[in-house]
Amino acid sequence: MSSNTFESIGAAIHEKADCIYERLRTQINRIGSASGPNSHIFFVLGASGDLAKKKIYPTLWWLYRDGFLPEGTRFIGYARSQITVDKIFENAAKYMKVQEDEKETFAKFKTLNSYVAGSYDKGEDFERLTNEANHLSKQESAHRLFYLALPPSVYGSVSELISKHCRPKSPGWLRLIVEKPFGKDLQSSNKLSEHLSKFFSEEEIYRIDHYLGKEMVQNIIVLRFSNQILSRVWNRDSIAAVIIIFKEDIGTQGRGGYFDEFGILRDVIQNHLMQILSILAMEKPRSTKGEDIRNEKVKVLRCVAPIKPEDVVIGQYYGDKDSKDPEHQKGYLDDDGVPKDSTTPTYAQVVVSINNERWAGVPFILRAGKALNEKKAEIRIQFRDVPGDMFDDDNRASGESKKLSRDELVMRVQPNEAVYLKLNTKRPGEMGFSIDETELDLTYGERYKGVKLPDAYERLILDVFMGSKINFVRSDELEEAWRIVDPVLADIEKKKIPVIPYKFGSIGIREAFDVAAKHGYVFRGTYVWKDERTTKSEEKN
Ligand SMILES: NC(=O)C1=CN([C@@H]2O[C@H](COP(=O)(O)OP(=O)(O)OC[C@H]3O[C@@H](n4cnc5c(N)ncnc54)[C@H](OP(=O)(O)O)[C@@H]3O)[C@@H](O)[C@H]2O)C=CC1
Ligand SMILES: O=C1O[C@H](COP(=O)(O)O)[C@@H](O)[C@H](O)[C@H]1O
Repeated sequence: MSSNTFESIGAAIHEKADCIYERLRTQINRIGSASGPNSHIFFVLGASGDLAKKKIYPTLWWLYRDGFLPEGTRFIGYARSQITVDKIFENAAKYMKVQEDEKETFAKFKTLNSYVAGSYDKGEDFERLTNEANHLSKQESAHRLFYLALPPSVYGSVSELISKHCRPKSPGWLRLIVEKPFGKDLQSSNKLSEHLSKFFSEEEIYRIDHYLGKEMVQNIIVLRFSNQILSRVWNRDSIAAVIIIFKEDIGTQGRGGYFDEFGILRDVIQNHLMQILSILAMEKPRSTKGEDIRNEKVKVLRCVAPIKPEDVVIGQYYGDKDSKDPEHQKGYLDDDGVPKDSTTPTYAQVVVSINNERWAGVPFILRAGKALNEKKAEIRIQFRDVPGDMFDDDNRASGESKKLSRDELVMRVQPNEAVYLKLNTKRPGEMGFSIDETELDLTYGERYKGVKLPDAYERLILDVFMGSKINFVRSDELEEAWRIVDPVLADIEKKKIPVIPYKFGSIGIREAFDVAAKHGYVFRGTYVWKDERTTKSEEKN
């Protein structure tokens, strides 16, 4: 295809994206104008905190700037600290990335914000919050969205007080956005769900899992169910193994106090990776409606067998004393708030089996780790070996005695979103049938040049305004996800599973790769394990 053709496709895609944004804006504004100006109030509880400054305020600004919020939406921060809107904006400035030509719009956005200081357990403080909301919007029936950017320890009292003191008058609605972690295990999660259900209908609760807002995670449904070529092979007959990988090249970076109570299984696997698994493995939903999709996700999670201890590998990183980067020299135990004898895993791999007709016998390997050699999240669908490899002799003739490589479909969630299919082709220009492993490559940065991919939080907060629950976690999904990891968590707690040390910056843990191989996943990278398991590697996988 000529570069001109590519450019015109690019322009068409861009136009289409603009069109979609325009439609969204119209839709949003229709919601807004249906109930008049100043009809929505967005509350940030925990406005003084880390999530508020890094994600929530920047996201609200971007949505406002791009015209996605209903007209006249007001924003109220709430926390115990005696701070001001100026202080909140100063803290968030680094993340908001306001451009020179946006300054005027930004100033307008700021005037729509206010802040109330109060406790998390006193009714009168929440009364004051409501008074401020009524005063700002000049109508007691404005719709109210509450974002709980708070430690889980106060979810209980805060949610109760919101329900008792901050409900809008009819016809205004209330939506409560709850951040993870939703509990620490099945029991505490059920307790939290029970508590919330006393004060809110399921309709009102939005349990956020920001991975559901990522472009490539949302693309799984389209790839799976709009391509005959994929839907035909999406089963145990064709697929040998599935691996979902989450890697970070940073440690806990001062969040060790929080992390130590949870560990990587609760922080990433029970939620983000389990959500991806359920979308990858579910049956075709009846429609794209949120409830139909969530029904199928729960159904497949119900077929997941308890994870066996021998299919679990966990580890904890230690500092790389030879690294030039001072951050890499620090191990997990050096992080603030982490007890010196902590055995909390910062790396984990579990192998999940799904006992149903489509997937019996196919391992789903979920692997997550902090302080590794790169930041990456991806899904690899590995297809079965070609039966009766007739090319063997030809490969040998060209001096490359090896098995035919398996086909693999890779969805790279981040960074640099991509979908590529690894397959074998004839090595161009050579005589005979020598094989080249290559890719059909849909790298978004190349194919969709200039198309803006919104941040996950932008999509999800917008979903809440629109009342769409497709990308939020329902209580029964949550319960199933906890049921699956609960026995592993108990084994870890009882120290039944060894915690393997790994060096900051390494590719991972050898034992995890061995377990994956035992289950039939063929590692296709070129990394060779050395005697010292933790050698830093340039290898990518
Ligand atoms: N930070 C992040 O990147 C992410 C966070 N999350 C989740 O979002 C929620 C908020 O996280 P984050 O912003 O990091 O949390 P913070 O620790 O920054 O807490 C938010 C605010 O809550 C108040 N607070 C802190 N500790 C306590 C306490 N022990 N008791 C009562 N109030 C307290 C503080 O406000 P004040 O003292 O002013 O009242 C603080 O500013 C958590 O559930 C977290 O798991 C999820 C994904 C990523
Ligand atoms: O929820 C979490 O996710 C982040 C990683 O998010 P990403 O969008 O940057 O991939 C992780 O660092 C954090 O520990 C966890 O709580």
